[in-house]
Amino acid sequence: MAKGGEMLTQDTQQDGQACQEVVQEYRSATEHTATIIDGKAIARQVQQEIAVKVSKMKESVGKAPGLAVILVGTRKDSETYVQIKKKACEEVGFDFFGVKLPDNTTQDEILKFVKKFNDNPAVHGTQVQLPLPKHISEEAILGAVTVEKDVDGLHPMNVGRLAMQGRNPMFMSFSAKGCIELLLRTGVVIQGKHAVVIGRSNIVGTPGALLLQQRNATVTVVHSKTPNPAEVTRNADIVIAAVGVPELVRGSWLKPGAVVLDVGINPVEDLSKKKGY
Ligand SMILES: NC(=O)C1=CN([C@@H]2O[C@H](COP(=O)(O)OP(=O)(O)OC[C@H]3O[C@@H](n4cnc5c(N)ncnc54)[C@H](OP(=O)(O)O)[C@@H]3O)[C@@H](O)[C@H]2O)C=CC1
Ligand SMILES: Nc1nc(=O)c2c([nH]1)NC[C@@H]1CN(c3ccc(C(=O)N[C@@H](CCC(=O)O)C(=O)O)cc3)C=[N+]21
Repeated sequence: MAKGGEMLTQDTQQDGQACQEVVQEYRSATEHTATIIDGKAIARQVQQEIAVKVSKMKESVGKAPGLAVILVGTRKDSETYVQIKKKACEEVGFDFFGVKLPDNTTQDEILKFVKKFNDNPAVHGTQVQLPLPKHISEEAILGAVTVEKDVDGLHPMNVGRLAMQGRNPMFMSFSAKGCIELLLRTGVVIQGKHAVVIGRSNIVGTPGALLLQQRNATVTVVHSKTPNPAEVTRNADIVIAAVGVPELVRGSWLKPGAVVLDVGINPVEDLSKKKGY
């Protein structure tokens, strides 16, 4: 984590660890104590809890939850993420339905698969892997996933419910929910704290900010047009960095004692690593 006396956050994902690290008790650029939270261990714990529930469900109703994932195109990172989801499903006992379509698939063709999964009672959640090829309307595709199967929480109805007081969404972004879970399972108090979320995407930043607000944090969202991101972030007790820019958040951006979650997955060249990044 610490390089040349500075704590970095956006590069903590270079090994591809999702929402993996929390750093606490940062004291100064030269002298500091940081507690790193083992996100992978927490993820394993959550998976074990889900596996127990799934096995009980199979015993009682003879069915398991089913996840469908639609992948369009050949992006390496997207293929990796779909593989990770497939493996995770196997590990917890979910049924997995994967569809892989070529880059030049038409929007109507993708919609047919979305509808097929909407109508399939063995599928309880459908994800359309993003980004989609340029000729496809993301809005049209995401809006076609029935709200009851919108496991990514990207349907406007679920986003709207998340944003409104007292309206429970059926699903919400798992990346944003994962951040809250990491904070809760680490014993971090959210209520009354000042949280800064860097990034405002539909998938992480915006739902992350809404969830922190729901848990009574005072939330500031920093984005690419924020003129003084370092100054704003320095006021934060909790920082969630969800930006596609490596090494954006520097040690000097952080208040001593701040809790930092890094959601970004941004490869940074490192020839000492086996993968080269
Ligand atoms: N671990 C996980 O589960 C997930 C990880 N990710 C990773 O998280 C990162 C962000 O992904 P995603 O949210 O989809 O990305 P987007 O590109 O959709 O959004 C990035 C956000 O960061 C903001 N931003 C960009 N540059 C700066 C800057 N210099 N200063 C402040 N804010 C900036 C953008 O601002 P503006 O709105 O003004 O353009 C935007 O809101 C990526 O590395 C991605 O790979 C993504 C999804 C899930
Ligand atoms: N419809 C849709 N929903 C998404 O949620 C979505 C998406 N599209 N498109 C892309 C982003 C990115 N994202 C990741 C989630 C987990 C890991 C993850 O678990 N990564 C592994 C390692 C990955 C690697 O080896 O590179 C880990 O942290 O252990 C990565 C990336 C979800 N996204």
